[in-house]
Amino acid sequence: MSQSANITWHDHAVTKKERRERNKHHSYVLWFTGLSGSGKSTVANAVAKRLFEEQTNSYVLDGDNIRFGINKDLGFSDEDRKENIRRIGEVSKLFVDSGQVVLTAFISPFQEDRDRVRALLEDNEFIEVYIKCSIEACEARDPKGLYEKARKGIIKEFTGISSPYEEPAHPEIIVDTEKHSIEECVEQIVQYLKGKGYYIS
Ligand SMILES: Nc1ncnc2c1ncn2[C@@H]1O[C@H](COP(=O)(O)OS(=O)(=O)O)[C@@H](OP(=O)(O)O)[C@H]1O
Ligand SMILES: Nc1ncnc2c1ncn2[C@@H]1O[C@H](COP(=O)(O)OP(=O)(O)O)[C@@H](O)[C@H]1O
Repeated sequence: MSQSANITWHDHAVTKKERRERNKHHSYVLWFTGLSGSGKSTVANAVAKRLFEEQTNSYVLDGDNIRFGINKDLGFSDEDRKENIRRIGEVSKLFVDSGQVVLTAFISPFQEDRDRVRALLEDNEFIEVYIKCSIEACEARDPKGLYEKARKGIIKEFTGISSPYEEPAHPEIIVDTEKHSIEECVEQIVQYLKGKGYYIS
């Protein structure tokens, strides 16, 4: 429910359909979810590079451009994570409307929040990608040293340790970064996109 009264939705002079036709590709969200260190950013950026090389207009949303900017007022309580994902969902919808592919790399630990973003979009505009990696493997990687700090209690409410992570119930794609190389993970996603007609090169 909006807090603002007397607001009017403006239709755009250029439609989403026209933007897609100009771009020569569909616009949609590749929503990566998984534990910290599972490989969301690595795989999302590698897929974005591949799309860029294939003339697809895409953009990666991750902590760097969201938690340092639009969401810098939010922390890691369940409520703040929910609001984080809600705002990212709304921003993603704008990207889709602008005719671009958006790749989001957030833990997004709650099924309900991911489903709410799905519901904002049309059926063929949301692809949930579960970046699967066990907590043991993520902790062994510990690329930012955060698991060590979480185990020592220096970081509170850390996903997988002191805050929950709900595995996706119905993801379109499951990518296992323990079993497959980065290149294989990218190829799996590209093959999915090609198979479903998302990928036009
Ligand atoms: N308490 C706690 N729990 C989890 N993660 C933490 C925490 N504190 C800081 N970080 C760092 O913030 C990144 C997760 O932010 P997200 O916006 O993706 O989280 S969420 O979707 O709102 O749950 C996460 O980035 P990734 O490692 O890329 O997942 C961490 O680097
Ligand atoms: N198959 C793989 N896919 C993605 N990352 C991998 C893979 N194998 C090893 N890694 C490593 O795991 C780490 C994942 O870190 P990152 O992409 O920042 O994860 P996240 O964004 O989920 O926190 C990186 O150091 C990356 O090189």
